[in-house]
Amino acid sequence: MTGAPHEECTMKTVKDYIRTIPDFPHEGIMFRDVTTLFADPRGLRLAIDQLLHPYAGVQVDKIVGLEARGFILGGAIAHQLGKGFVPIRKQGKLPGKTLSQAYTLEYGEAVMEIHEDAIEAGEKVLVVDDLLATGGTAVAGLKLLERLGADVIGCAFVIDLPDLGGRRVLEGLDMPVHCLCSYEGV
Ligand SMILES: O=P(O)(O)OC[C@H]1O[C@H](OP(=O)(O)OP(=O)(O)O)[C@H](O)[C@@H]1O
Ligand SMILES: Nc1ncnc2[nH]cnc12
Repeated sequence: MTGAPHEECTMKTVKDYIRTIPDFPHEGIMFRDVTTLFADPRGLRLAIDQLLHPYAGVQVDKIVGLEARGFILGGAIAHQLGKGFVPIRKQGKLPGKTLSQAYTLEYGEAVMEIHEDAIEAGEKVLVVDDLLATGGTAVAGLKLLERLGADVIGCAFVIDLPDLGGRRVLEGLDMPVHCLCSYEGV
């Protein structure tokens, strides 16, 4: 490589496909927007391949996706592994009998729900979402899965915001965490 413009490296990373929108949904929040990653076929494939990488050869029975962007990633991963997909949704969206769990996140409070018959005790599940910030969403999901007796083998995210501490919280629960990229600051 001589550094000449025509020799520019074209290998993009997952992070290269993510855009940042300042002050969304509130002033001071740097919103890490994965719609640009999902919209690009190479970006989407790269993200799915990299999310799956640590789980090659590992037994997984179901993929659990956290609303909303975890549904897109989790659905693609479940399809790739030939496994079923289970959604954890915001309150009031699931039609069957549910378990509920309240939680706080970077910019608010909410309640997550899962169908009580979605997972059998002892099933091995992988939890997927686009982004780990405070960890409130993921911990709420883990509490729901624990109540169902699921065996959670790990949590996979595209983005980690380390300054918000979610990774430390999950690792403090002895939960293996896999993230593809991170953004310092908030
Ligand atoms: O680690 P936390 O502090 O809990 O934050 C992470 C969560 O926040 C975002 O979702 P959001 O709650 O904005 O909901 P949406 O995906 O339905 O828009 C993101 O997709 C994660 O699910
Ligand atoms: N900064 C952020 N960007 C995108 N989604 C988020 N969820 C919580 N914090 C977020």
